[in-house]
Amino acid sequence: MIVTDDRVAPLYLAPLERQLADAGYATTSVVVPGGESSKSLAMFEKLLTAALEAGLDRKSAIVALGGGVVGDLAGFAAAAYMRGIKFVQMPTTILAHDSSVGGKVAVNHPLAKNVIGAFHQPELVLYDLDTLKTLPPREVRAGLAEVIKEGLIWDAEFVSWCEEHIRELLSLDRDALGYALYKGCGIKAEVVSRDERENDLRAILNLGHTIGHALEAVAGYGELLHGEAIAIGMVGAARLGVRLGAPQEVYEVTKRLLVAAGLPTAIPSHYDTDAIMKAMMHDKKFTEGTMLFVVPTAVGKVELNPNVSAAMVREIVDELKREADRL
Ligand SMILES: NC(=O)c1ccc[n+]([C@@H]2O[C@H](COP(=O)([O-])OP(=O)(O)OC[C@H]3O[C@@H](n4cnc5c(N)ncnc54)[C@H](O)[C@@H]3O)[C@@H](O)[C@H]2O)c1
Ligand SMILES: O=C(O)C(=O)C[C@@H](O)[C@H](O)[C@H](O)COP(=O)(O)O
Ligand SMILES: [Zn+2]
Repeated sequence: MIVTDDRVAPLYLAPLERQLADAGYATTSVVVPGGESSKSLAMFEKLLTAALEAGLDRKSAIVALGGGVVGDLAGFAAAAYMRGIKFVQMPTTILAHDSSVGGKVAVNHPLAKNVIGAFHQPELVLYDLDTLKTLPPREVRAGLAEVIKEGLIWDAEFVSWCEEHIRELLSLDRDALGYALYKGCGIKAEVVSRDERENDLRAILNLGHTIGHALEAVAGYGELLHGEAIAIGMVGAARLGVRLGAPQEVYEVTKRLLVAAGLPTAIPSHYDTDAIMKAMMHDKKFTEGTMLFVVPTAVGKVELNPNVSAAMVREIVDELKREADRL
């Protein structure tokens, strides 16, 4: 069963269906509305109904053709249907280099992002860079936020490379994009292979997400794109890092690179600080009253810090809102 969305379907569904038919596979396709609001329990149920109606059995597979929304949603359906069937990721966004690798699949709850989900690894990730040519520019920029994140958590040299090649990346230069996605997938795979179930190390992939996920929930899913929200969150984390002793350079490099990528770096000032703080309490890194915050310590290095108080984060949120007023 191929799952895709209504913006990707007119572009890439028919050729995939044709090729699978030529290869001898019987397929059925489900098209969901594009955008974050499709990562819902209602849409999850719709996929399970379609799977039952089409007669999928334990030897069937679900193929996710699209961005992270389709990947997370279809992957969660594959994890749950008959207690788990095979699953293939065919990412069509830059951001989905991150979501297609690593096996985290989920839908959102109105109160919090990704809180209903599973770990379910794909059998295969098939990334056709040609599909990226049709991405709207805003989605290109949002996707680059997670590419930059991979560098900021793991590889200072890759951060410098991104700074030097940001124009090529924004204009979808094939060589630059191919290299960036190869590096991004490589860093993601390296981290996940060391800690698949997020007992410790994997949480570093959450740089910028504590604030970012709260912003997505408060804005209303889809208003602020995931990459945009985590760009703001990464600037917040860099500010926190400097306050905790990291060199000022960490903040400067993070902000400069995200600005160069055309991403937002401040919180819209009309967002309610109390609501952001409340949404943050649903972060999965919050256990037994302790928040593990991903804090940069140098360019290309982060730590999981258990001593970041809600009061400190609140100050950062307010600073990021004042930044928006200055822009
Ligand atoms: N599971 C994970 O590890 C993980 C990692 C990162 C992000 N995510 C999740 O991924 C989601 C964001 O993914 P996304 O940014 O890919 O968003 P998305 O799936 O909503 O895709 C972005 C938009 O681009 C359109 N689109 C997709 N491919 C296209 C193409 N080739 N040409 C033209 N339009 C195209 C889509 O229809 C959509 O409107 C969030 O829900 C986030 O939480 C998950
Ligand atoms: O794969 C991971 O682990 C990540 O943290 C990657 C993130 O980019 C991604 O947005 C992920 O879905 C967030 O994980 P969550 O557990 O906070 O929902
Ligand atoms: Zn993310």
